[in-house]
Amino acid sequence: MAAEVESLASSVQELSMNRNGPPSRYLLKDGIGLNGDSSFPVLDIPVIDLGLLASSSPESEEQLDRLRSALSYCGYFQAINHGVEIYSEKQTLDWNDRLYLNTLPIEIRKLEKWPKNPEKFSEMLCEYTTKLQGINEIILKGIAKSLNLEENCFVKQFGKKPTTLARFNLYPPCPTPHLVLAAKAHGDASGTTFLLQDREVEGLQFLKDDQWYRAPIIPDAIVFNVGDQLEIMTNGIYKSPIHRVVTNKERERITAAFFFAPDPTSVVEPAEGLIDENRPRRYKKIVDYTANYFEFFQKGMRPIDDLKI
Ligand SMILES: O=C(O)CCC(=O)C(=O)O
Ligand SMILES: [Fe+2]
Repeated sequence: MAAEVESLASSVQELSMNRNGPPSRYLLKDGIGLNGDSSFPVLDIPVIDLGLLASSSPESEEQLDRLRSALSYCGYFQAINHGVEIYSEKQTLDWNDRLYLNTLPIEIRKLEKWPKNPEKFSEMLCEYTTKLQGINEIILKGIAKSLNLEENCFVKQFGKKPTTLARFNLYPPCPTPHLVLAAKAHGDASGTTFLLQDREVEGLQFLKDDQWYRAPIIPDAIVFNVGDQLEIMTNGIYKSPIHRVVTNKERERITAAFFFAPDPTSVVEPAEGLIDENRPRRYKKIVDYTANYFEFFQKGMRPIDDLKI
């Protein structure tokens, strides 16, 4: 027991040095039903050219069609040509160490607590957030247009002070990948999520029609996915996909996720233009969706299910 309590206080990186494998609090009861990551088929993940999407060229329409069909089909895509330079108690625990940093709004940044090494970390993170913020706006407008809505309708729902949370995920190698998940299945509480995948090590999987699929690595692409709050805003037309991360026996994996969410004081609800007699309102209004997210998550539930009408 003492050893177990002690092990919970360690970082996963430290635990990964132990040859006996992860402590019991990391072990899934039934494993995840695989003998290695490669037993899942590779996902045919749509690719969208953001440069073209934002342009006024004729190709922008084609990208808009792709966006519409990607989001109707699955709720995620890989964004290319985005113009952002990529730098280089009871619950079963996830095999990862995480660093969370609020990057927007600017006044909630705690710069003094951000890592000092590498030296340019804070500068790069601020710059990166600003660039993604621009891309987020392009995508939100594209999504509105893809649903024949006024282009600012989702940007407006994000409110005056939308938030951005950066989460850095370190997934050390795990000696028993069939028993441990690096991140359990979840939908993101965000409005929108941008993920910089590890350049070499796969691990992310999406659930589609009751089957798990591996998300392939496309160098320099950013994985975008719809979060729960955008599912609400689109009245369920675009769904927040369930995803998880599997562990890897040999290799460490590092990713960075950026969660863009509406101002916690803004009302989030299905856009008026997406409600009619054929498609009634499917979700109740909500303010500060993320506030109860982890409470629900720990009970194996999703707050979005509680909002369904
Ligand atoms: O690291 C990954 O591949 C995905 C991480 C993720 O889903 C999350 O942080 O919400
Ligand atoms: Fe996620």
